[in-house]
Amino acid sequence: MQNVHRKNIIFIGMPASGKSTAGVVVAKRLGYQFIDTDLLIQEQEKRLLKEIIAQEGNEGFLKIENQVNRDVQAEHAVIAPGGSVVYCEEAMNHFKKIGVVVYLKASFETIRTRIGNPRKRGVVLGEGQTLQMLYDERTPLFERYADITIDEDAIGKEDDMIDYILRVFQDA
Ligand SMILES: Nc1ncnc2c1ncn2[C@@H]1O[C@H](COP(=O)(O)OP(=O)(O)O)[C@@H](O)[C@H]1O
Ligand SMILES: O=C(O)C1=C[C@@H](OP(=O)(O)O)[C@@H](O)[C@H](O)C1
Ligand SMILES: [Mg+2]
Repeated sequence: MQNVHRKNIIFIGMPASGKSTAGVVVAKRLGYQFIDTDLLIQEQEKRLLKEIIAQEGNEGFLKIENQVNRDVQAEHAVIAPGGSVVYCEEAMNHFKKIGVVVYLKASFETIRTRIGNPRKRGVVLGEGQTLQMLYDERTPLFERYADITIDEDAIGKEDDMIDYILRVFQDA
């Protein structure tokens, strides 16, 4: 794999796919910085994500999400954006430039079980849109931007997934 050692690792995937929890452990084990861009959004806006979504609507939130992710400057960082970042074209083009994009792919059943009620979690859902519809809408976007895909259901436990990701990057 090219240039992995000076680049960043960016996780994409559905909410609850493990971008934030796996990301922080992978960063620690590689000696990289960890950036959860959802926290940068909250810091900039001085509001919680769910408040931004409620007050600005989905389009308003995505505009902020695009701006914050597009402006991330990092080297040797693991970056965990929110799941909806794949709708943000400028942000995704930026990530493709500054790093290797890793898609944490999990089946719909796995995501549904982990999320429970998506309306409670502050997911960017359209009116009348179900989690299944959202999953089907986003899957081709995740696939389009992914440099590497990690199939969580084939790997199993979270610890095994982290070991698997580390092997991919340590062998690169
Ligand atoms: N491979 C996995 N197996 C089981 N649980 C997982 C796995 N990956 C993540 N989880 C769990 O899913 C939940 C959501 O993870 P989180 O890191 O917040 O996802 P994201 O940032 O992608 O929304 C956490 O409770 C985490 O422990
Ligand atoms: O996928 C989404 O619509 C969202 C996912 C969240 O992040 P995680 O993917 O880290 O849960 C957060 O950015 C926001 O609530 C919207
Ligand atoms: Mg997260």
